[in-house]
Amino acid sequence: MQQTQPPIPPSKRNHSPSLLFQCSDLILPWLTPQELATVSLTCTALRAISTSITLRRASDASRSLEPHPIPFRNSVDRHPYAFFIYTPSQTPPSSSRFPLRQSWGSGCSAQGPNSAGEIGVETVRLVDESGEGAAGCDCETCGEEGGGCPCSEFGGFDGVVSECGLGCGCGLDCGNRVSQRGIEVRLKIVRDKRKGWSLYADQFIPKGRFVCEYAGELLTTKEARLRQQVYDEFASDGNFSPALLVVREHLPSRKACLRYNIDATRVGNVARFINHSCDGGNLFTTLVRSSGALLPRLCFFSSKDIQEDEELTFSYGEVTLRSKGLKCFCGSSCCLGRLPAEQT
Ligand SMILES: C[S@@+](CC[C@H](N)C(=O)[O-])C[C@H]1O[C@@H](n2cnc3c(N)ncnc32)[C@H](O)[C@@H]1O
Repeated sequence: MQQTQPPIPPSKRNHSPSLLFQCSDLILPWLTPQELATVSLTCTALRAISTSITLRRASDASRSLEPHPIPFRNSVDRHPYAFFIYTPSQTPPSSSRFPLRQSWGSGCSAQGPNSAGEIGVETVRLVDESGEGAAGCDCETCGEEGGGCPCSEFGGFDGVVSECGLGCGCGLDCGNRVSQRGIEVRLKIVRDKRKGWSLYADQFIPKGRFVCEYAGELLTTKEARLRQQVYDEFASDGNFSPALLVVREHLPSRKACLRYNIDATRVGNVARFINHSCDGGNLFTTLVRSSGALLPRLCFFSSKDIQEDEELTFSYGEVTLRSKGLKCFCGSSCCLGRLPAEQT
C-alpha cells in the first residue's frame, strides 16, 4: 500500500528569498495595477517587488519600445501611471473576451513583436500575385532633395504624404522614413487636475518635426460604434478617458473617402494622451502612407516651435454641442467650453 506524505507546513518549506524574488520579477510585471496592489498586501518581499515595478512603470510608458523613455509625472493626485498595452504602430483588434497582457516594469526591457529597431509593421500590405510586396524603390539617394525616389513622388490621395516602405531597398536611416523611427523627441506625460494625463514636450521641438503617430487597434466601423457606446457610458462620470479616433482619407474626387478607426484606449502609444485645444494647439496631423501599405498612418507633426515643458495639443474637431459633451479645459482664449464629440 502506498503511503501518502503529510503536507509540509508553509513555515517549514524551503523558500529561498532570492528564488522568490526571481520568480516574482518574472511574473508580477504581467499583472494589472489592481492585481499588483492585491499581491503587494501578502508579504513584505512582494510589496517591495511591486513597489519597484510601479516605479519602473512610471519611469517609461513606452516599455523601452521607443528610442527614449517617456516618464509619467504626477504632482496632483496618487496615480503613479496610466495602464494600457503599448504598441508603437497600428495593430489588428484584440478580442475583448480575453484580457490582454504585456510585461511592463520588470528588471529587463520589454520584448515584443514591435521592437523599436523594427520598421513599423504594416497591418494591411499590397502584394503581387506571388505574395511579394508590390511596391518599393531600389534607389540609393531617396530622401535627398531631387533624388527622384519614386516613393516620395507618389503622393497617394489628397494630402497624403508618401514614405519608403517594407518593399524598398533602403533602411531605417533613409531620409524618406521620418515617421518610422519611433518617437525621437523627448516627451513626458503629466497629470492635470481637470484634463487627466497630458502629453508634454521634454525638450525644444522645432516647427515641422515628426512627433509621433496615433497608434492603436484598427477597427471596423461596426466595432468602433459598439465600443464608442460603451466608452460614452463610462466617460460620462469623468473618470474614464476614451481614445477612439475616426480617420478619413478623401479620394481625389472628394466625393467619397476611405474611413478607418483607430482605438488607442486599451492598446496604443503615447498619442492617446494628447488633449484637445480649441485654438488648434501646436500639433497638426498628416496621413503618411509607406510604399506598399494599403492604409496610411495618422502622424503628428509640430505646427510651431514648441518649448520644453509645453503641453502638446491639437484640435479634436468641430464642437457639436451634445448635451452629454464633456467640459473643455483647454484654457485657450477661444475655448468653446465643450469638447468636440464626433458621432462614430
Ligand atoms: C485621448 S484622451 C486624452 C488623454 C486623457 N487626458 C487621459 O487622461 O488619458 C481624451 C480625453 O481626455 C480628456 N480631455 C482631452 N482634452 C481635454 C480638454 N481640453 N479639457 C478637458 N478634458 C480633456 C477628456 O476626458 C477626453 O475624453
